[in-house]
Amino acid sequence: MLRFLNAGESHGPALTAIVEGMPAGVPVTEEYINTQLARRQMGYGRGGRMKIERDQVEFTAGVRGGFTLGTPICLVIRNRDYANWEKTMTPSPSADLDERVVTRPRPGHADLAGAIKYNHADIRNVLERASARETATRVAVGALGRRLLEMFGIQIFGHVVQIGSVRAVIPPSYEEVRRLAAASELFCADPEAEQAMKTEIDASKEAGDSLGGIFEVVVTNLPVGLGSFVQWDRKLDGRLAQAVMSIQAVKGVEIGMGFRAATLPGSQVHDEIFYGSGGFYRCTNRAGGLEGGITNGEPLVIRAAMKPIPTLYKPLKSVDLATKEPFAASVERSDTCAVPAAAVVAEAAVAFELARAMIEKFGGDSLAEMQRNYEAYVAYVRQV
Ligand SMILES: Cc1cc2nc3c(=O)[nH]c(=O)nc-3n(C[C@H](O)[C@H](O)[C@H](O)COP(=O)(O)O)c2cc1C
Ligand SMILES: C=C(O[C@@H]1CC(C(=O)O)=C[C@@H](OP(=O)(O)O)[C@H]1O)C(=O)O
Repeated sequence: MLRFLNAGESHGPALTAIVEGMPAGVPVTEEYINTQLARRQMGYGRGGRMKIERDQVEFTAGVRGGFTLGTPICLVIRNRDYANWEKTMTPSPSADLDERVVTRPRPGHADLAGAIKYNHADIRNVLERASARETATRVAVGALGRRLLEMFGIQIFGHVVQIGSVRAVIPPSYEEVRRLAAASELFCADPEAEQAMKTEIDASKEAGDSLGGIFEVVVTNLPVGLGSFVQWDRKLDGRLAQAVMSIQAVKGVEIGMGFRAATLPGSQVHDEIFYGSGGFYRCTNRAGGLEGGITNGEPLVIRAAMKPIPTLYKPLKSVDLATKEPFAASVERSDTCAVPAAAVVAEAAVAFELARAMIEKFGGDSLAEMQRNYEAYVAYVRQV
């Protein structure tokens, strides 16, 4: 089974991930992963931290000569900002609570609930790990999944649909969406909306506020039959929703038509089935490529809502953990909007989950074995 764990504090020395269950023989380089890491660092509206970091991965196990070995893969990404935080991150064990200790919980972050749960007097012990800095490793791990999917012609891309009140008009062809989003600073396929989004981000920053939005991930060329209806935890829609919902600040996930399906009659929601020389086909994809927790051969379409960033320059009311006095928070730095970055993280999360589903379906300790199984299955599907 493909799985991963990651570790690392936002301002610690490094982030680490261990991936197990990747077949042997998948061609992958650090450069390939670095391209994805760089995409996560792009986007308009991010704060000072992204000017410091230049995320680069280092393989310390599991990859040799440009190919996976079938053994656990260890990935390391160093935090450049650690140099500025070393003192804060390595306090003397005997130190009393001093001014470097964080006691002011931010509404909307893990600060208060995390400090209570883990019995921490210093909120830094919570925020370091709750931070979305961790998503750098998720993108690295997801890039391994993406590479495996590429070996089967499966393509994955994300794009920003909405930021704050500005909604993009999305072109009908996925190829066009992909092309326009790739050329956009905000990964948005509507150049006019992109301008308005930037203006809204600027205004939000000016006002000391923050913005959320909606992004979409699309996956094309998936085979029919990934996931299963037979058990709740094997349903691919549920697994993908968990993967995307676990991204910091994501508050809603939809597949295909999503919430809108609840407002329409069945005749306007379900995708009718046809049969031609190429086999079974649909003329619509309102289901977003999944029926009964199984891929149905149509493009997978998954959308998520991200709430606005919790750390605000405009102070929100909160209460000091130590003194119980109310205060209005002051902030040194924060992102104003991170929806484009979250879209890249979601691509990675979806890629990893789909790579898991592919390995489950086609098995194999090596890519060659997996490809043989895949070809045999595709031949079977063709003659159904
Ligand atoms: C790419 C990305 C960047 C983020 N940047 C910030 C940030 O600069 N400041 C902040 O307070 N929250 C930021 N967040 C959101 C918090 O990490 C998130 O709201 C927090 O961990 C609480 O989790 P929850 O919102 O899922 O409840 C970011 C999230 C993502 C995905
Ligand atoms: C470091 C990243 O995102 C961080 C996520 C984050 C948060 O609270 O989630 C807070 C900010 O960190 P800092 O407090 O160091 O400025 C973001 O920059 C990253 O995406 O690599």
